Amino acid sequence: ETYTAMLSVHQALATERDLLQHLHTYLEEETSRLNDLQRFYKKVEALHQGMGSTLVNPLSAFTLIKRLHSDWLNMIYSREASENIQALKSKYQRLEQNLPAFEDLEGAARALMRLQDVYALSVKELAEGKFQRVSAAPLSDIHSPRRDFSLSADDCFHIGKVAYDMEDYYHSILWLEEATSLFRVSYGKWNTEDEGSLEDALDHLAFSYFKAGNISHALSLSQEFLHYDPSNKRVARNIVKYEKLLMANPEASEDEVTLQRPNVTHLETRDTYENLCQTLGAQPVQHQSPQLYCSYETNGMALLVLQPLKREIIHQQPFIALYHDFISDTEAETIKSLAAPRLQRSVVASGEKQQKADYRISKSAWLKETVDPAIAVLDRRIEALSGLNTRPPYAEYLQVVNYGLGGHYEPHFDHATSRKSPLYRMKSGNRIATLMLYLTSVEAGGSTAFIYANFSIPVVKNAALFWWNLHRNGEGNEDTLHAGCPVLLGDKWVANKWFHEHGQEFRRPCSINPEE
Ligand SMILES: O=C(O)CCC(=O)C(=O)O
Ligand SMILES: [Fe+2]
Repeated sequence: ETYTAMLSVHQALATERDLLQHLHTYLEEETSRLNDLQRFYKKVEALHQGMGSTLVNPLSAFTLIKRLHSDWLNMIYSREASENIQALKSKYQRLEQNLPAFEDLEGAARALMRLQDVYALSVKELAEGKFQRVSAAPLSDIHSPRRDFSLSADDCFHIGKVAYDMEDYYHSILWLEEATSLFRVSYGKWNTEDEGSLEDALDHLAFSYFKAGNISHALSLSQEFLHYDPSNKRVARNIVKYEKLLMANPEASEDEVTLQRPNVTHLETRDTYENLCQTLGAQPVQHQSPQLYCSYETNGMALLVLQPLKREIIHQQPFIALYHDFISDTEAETIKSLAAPRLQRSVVASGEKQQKADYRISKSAWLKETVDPAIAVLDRRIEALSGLNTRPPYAEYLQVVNYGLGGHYEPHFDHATSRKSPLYRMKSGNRIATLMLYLTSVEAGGSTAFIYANFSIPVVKNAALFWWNLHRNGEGNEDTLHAGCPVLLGDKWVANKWFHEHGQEFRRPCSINPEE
């Protein structure tokens, strides 16, 4: 899978660099072949200048006969062209296993639709490479990338087609509208690499409108289609059908059908979640609370005396604190490079099993303490921060996560909410607390949002976020529902340390007070 981790996207770039190199070689070889053809052409052409008089020369007559007998044959039947293209094709085939599959294209297209939805981005602006909100007037830039990057008509067509094939006509309409208007501008200019055309876009767009209940749009787009391709019987039949429908129900042409975003059932908290993501971790401070402050902490630990923790209390109930500069740049790099070769598509608990899910788009790797001394050193520091036991099975190995294209983790609990959860396989109870390290910074998006606690934190490189998932009585704290917002721009890496209940009995004593 290419789209589920930025690291894999980087690897895809290397594959394309190889392809570029192969195409370059091919072009050089073909150019030299064409140059040779030119040379032959010019040579014979020059001989033809004043040929009538030179033919009396038997040498010249001989070469004419030789040319017509074999030189032309050799030129025209030269196998060089096919050898060149064959070499290019076999180099391509050797790379084929590294090429993204259709599910990658689909995943990448859905990532763009996700960014469009969560950050309320305008498709038109997005296609022009601008990240701008749809409704806020005047359009406010969420982010201006350093380099302009725009999408072609065919790019938009592909995205629309992915939505269309999923019967998601809300997105197919928006993207195919964009594709159609771009194709109209460039009509008549066909690129070999393109798959779609104005006709294809009109056809899919008309059907999308029909499915969305907008018959008059479906009709006018089909009429436009027929203008370009008058012999298409299927579209001609559709036109008759749409006309009949409109005749039977004339009001239908008046109705402006408002498009609804498809309902994703697991996102009951969608509005809050998206709002928290959109504010990019910068909510207006509602009240200056004296309980939220910054301090240096040593927790009475010798390890922290020379370098105390820089703690920022973000929230009191549930208690959530951000520890700035908890790791160094070098440590972050070490953790990433240890994880890189071990990354696998992230899974989520589903019943008694673990499986892939669209609501978590990332790859992750588990790093044991024994993998590298740096991990053991980090574990000691994590122990000093939390006062908790990090030895397995009282804590899980470090889980390193690299988000993919529009990578996210929709609202979830880190602790198990059912006794059947695979989290109990370690036989050390539920996940009592989480420590999450931000290993990179991102250019935009990717905040960590706490839905019920109603705040989000931007990605702060090298910082560690700590919170208790369980109350002291062992019950899950519902207010810890949280999410990793989609990454809008950048490469987000985090690492999770999950502590379990067992082994912490003396470090975090139980209480029967449900408030604690
Ligand atoms: O990436 C984030 O901001 C949140 C990650 C998270 O919640 C998790 O991995 O469990
Ligand atoms: Fe989480």
